[in-house]
Amino acid sequence: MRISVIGCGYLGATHAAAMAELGFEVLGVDIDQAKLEALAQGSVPFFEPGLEPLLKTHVDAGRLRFSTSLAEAGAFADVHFVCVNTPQRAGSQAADVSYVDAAFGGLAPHLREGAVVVGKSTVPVGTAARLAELVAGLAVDGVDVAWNPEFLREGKAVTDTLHPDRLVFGTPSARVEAVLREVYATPIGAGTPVIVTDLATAELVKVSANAFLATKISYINAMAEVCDAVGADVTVLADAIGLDKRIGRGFLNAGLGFGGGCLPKDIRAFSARAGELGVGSAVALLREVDEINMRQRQRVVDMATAQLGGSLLGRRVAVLGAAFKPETDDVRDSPALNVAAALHLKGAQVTVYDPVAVPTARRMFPTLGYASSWEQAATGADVVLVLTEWAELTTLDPAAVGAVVSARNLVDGRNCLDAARWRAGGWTVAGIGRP
Ligand SMILES: NC(=O)c1ccc[n+]([C@@H]2O[C@H](COP(=O)([O-])OP(=O)(O)OC[C@H]3O[C@@H](n4cnc5c(N)ncnc54)[C@H](O)[C@@H]3O)[C@@H](O)[C@H]2O)c1
Ligand SMILES: O=c1ccn([C@@H]2O[C@H](COP(=O)(O)OP(=O)(O)O[C@H]3O[C@H](CO)[C@@H](O)[C@H](O)[C@H]3O)[C@@H](O)[C@H]2O)c(=O)[nH]1
Repeated sequence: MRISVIGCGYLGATHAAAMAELGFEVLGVDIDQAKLEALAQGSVPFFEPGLEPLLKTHVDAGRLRFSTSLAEAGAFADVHFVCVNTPQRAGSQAADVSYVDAAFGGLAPHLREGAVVVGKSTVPVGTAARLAELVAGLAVDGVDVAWNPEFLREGKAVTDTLHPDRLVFGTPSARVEAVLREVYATPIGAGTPVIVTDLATAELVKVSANAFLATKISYINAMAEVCDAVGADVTVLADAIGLDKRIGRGFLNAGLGFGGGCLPKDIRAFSARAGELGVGSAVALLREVDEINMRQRQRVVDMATAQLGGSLLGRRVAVLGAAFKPETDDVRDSPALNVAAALHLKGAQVTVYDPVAVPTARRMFPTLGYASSWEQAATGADVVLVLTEWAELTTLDPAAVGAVVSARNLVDGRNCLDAARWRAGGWTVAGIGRP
């Protein structure tokens, strides 16, 4: 069996390398020539731990190739995974599905009889059925569309792809289910549970899982706001409620909230789609989840402002962390950068440091200052904000940082530092939901 992967970004590049690792011959297709050139040389054009060695092994072995041609993909493969982007539509909460439409529509005329086109992108429910009709109108007979949503996390993409918690197959027939079982024979053999269902349920599993994760984060951030009102500690509260097996401790870290290329846009797209379906009120809570989340960013800006006596004009601010979470250089909807930009707009001289995300951050916010080390960013700072919990930042020595700053003001935007230790070092520390 030969496989093509259409769209070679964070998801697609990982999926292509993982499919080669599972033993298939793989062709990756993208419209971004520069990205393809890097991938074809075994180089990953973004930071994802463990991906580059995997990719390089299979590129060097000739099992994994890249192309810009959907015609080549159609002629080459039996199974095609579509991994193109579905960003938030400009000026709207809804998802932009134009890239998915272009990929399915462009591939369909080139498909061989018996081919299966498997959507992995996160889409509004109903998209797969619409695309199945589109493909049926453009392709030879005997071609099918399936949906196999992806649950990988950036920073853990390789492990999550090769060892997923579960596989979800939205399939129109037993034939397509058998094809997907053959593709994933290795993880299934290792015990990965498989849920076989219809297209709409498969699409919904993905968005409802992300909506649930987002809700958990906003719930704990709401509790953090209450903790702040009474001087209670949200981290202790999270540990205590998390010990209840029905609740679980995962995704209960209060702080700056969720960002990235998935949770924010996915809950908005889900709300928009539910509205179109006439069931908007069923997911009305997601609007509140979004609002609580965005409020945390403003709370952190307010904390830094308060530490400097109410005005940021001309003050020097060190922002440590730019990626939306550690172990990635992804800055899409990054809470850290959002805060940095807001402080800059209030007149502060902001210098940002991140262990890997400075180049991606600079592309998105070219007007901010950037540093190549935490020391450089913190030198002369009136306040230091730790906004992404990279190990390099959570293990900072309060005395070492104290030696270079102008004033010992600290905002711990991820509740990732030992506040008592920093206070003992003469620092004024503000955290989210912590006394
Ligand atoms: N990033 C993740 O962790 C993750 C995890 C699960 C699901 N998803 C979903 O997967 C999809 C892709 O996300 P991503 O983060 O990889 O996006 P991305 O922007 O990193 O990658 C998308 C790629 O698709 C390419 N592309 C666009 N149109 C194309 C076309 N017509 N033909 C060929 N290539 C095309 C782009 O050039 C880009 O390289 C989204 O729907 C996202 O919600 C992402
Ligand atoms: O307790 C927590 C856990 C996470 N976050 C934040 O939530 C965001 C998202 O984190 P995470 O879910 O780990 O990152 P993603 O790589 O965006 O992964 C999510 O989005 C992907 C794309 O849809 C899905 O495949 C994954 O299952 C889903 O976890 C980040 O900004 C984190 O800082 C918190 O604030 N508190």
